[in-house]
Amino acid sequence: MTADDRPKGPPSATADSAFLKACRREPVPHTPVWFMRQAGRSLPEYRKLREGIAMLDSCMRPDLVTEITLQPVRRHDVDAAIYFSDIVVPLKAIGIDLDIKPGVGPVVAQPIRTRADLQRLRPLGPDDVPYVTEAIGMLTRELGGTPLIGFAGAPFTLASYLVEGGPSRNHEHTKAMMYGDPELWAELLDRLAGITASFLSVQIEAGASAVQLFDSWVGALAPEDYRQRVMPASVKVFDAVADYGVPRIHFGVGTGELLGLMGEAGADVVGVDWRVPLDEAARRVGPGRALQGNIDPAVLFAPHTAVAEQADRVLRAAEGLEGHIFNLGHGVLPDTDPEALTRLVAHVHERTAR
Ligand SMILES: Cc1c2[nH]c(c1CCC(=O)O)Cc1[nH]c(c(CCC(=O)O)c1C)Cc1[nH]c(c(CCC(=O)O)c1C)Cc1[nH]c(c(C)c1CCC(=O)O)C2
Repeated sequence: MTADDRPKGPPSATADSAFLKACRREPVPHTPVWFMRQAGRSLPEYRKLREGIAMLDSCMRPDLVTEITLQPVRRHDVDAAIYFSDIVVPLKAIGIDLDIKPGVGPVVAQPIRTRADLQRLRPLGPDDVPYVTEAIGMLTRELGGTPLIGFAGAPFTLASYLVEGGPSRNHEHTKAMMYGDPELWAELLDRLAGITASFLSVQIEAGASAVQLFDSWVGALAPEDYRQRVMPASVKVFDAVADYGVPRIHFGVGTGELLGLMGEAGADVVGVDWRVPLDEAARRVGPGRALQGNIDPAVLFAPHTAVAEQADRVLRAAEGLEGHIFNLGHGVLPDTDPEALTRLVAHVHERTAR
């Protein structure tokens, strides 16, 4: 078979998975479950593998990426894998001098603050990230029918790291640019949208069967500012990958007031943190989109009976939804007992088996 007659889209076992069905709002055999940050420090097998290897170095090694991505799938029986990487990997790939400091997060050597600084944000192509294509090829072979979710950071969240130079509570420099020099801000976001769109396209072309855009810190914005100053860039990202036909998930934290707009930006699935019950989130998002979420990650530190109770509360709120993917309201906290996650997956599968 030549490349041209190969069937388009994921193989049928993957296409028929509960996860992709829920994304498409089709009936499912059980509610699919995966966890943001399911790979990582909560797993002893991850900590062992990462010993002595810097985070960003591990992201550039297809053998490690493949093994780390598979670890939570083997252990927890989750319904999807998420590609092991980080939101700053495409920025590193185009030559931005940055590092991920343990216990801190991404730190940028020279923050982007002026028009001249923008020149450092050149477009990204597949040749900048050969390890992504290689790792995803290996992964899709290993995963069989389990779908692989690709991901990228959204323009606002990436801009925040670049402009602040690192993690920030108040996003002062970012907002100073957004309000003080709207033209420079718009150009920064537009460049980041191009980089993000290319990075997602590379992942989809290599075999990712869904993508998630993480706009983790966008909840810091009022709806009108989001609509005018950020949403156009996120729309550009979603539009750029629309023709692939893979589900597009859009997630942020503290986004209760933004959920409708985040759906409108072009998402097929809207991720919801734990602050808004899913039935209320569905009213805010409107029809035609699935929802993902939303148990509080800190609940996993309570005994299993309490975790199960909270999971049931999420499932009850999700009863009337067109499509529901069970997840946490944000990433797995590093000190979470992995056994609690395994039991939660089993509980949701059992409760929702149809
Ligand atoms: C904001 C953000 C980042 N990175 C990411 C986001 C968006 C998701 C979110 O809101 O949580 C995305 C991300 N980063 C990582 C993944 C792995 C895939 C998965 O979900 O399993 C994903 C999806 C690996 C990682 N990314 C990082 C780790 C920890 C580093 C390590 O294990 O040494 C992992 C496993 C580092 C990182 N990178 C970032 C932070 C805040 C940190 C944590 C710093 C720390 O507490 O040490 C930036």
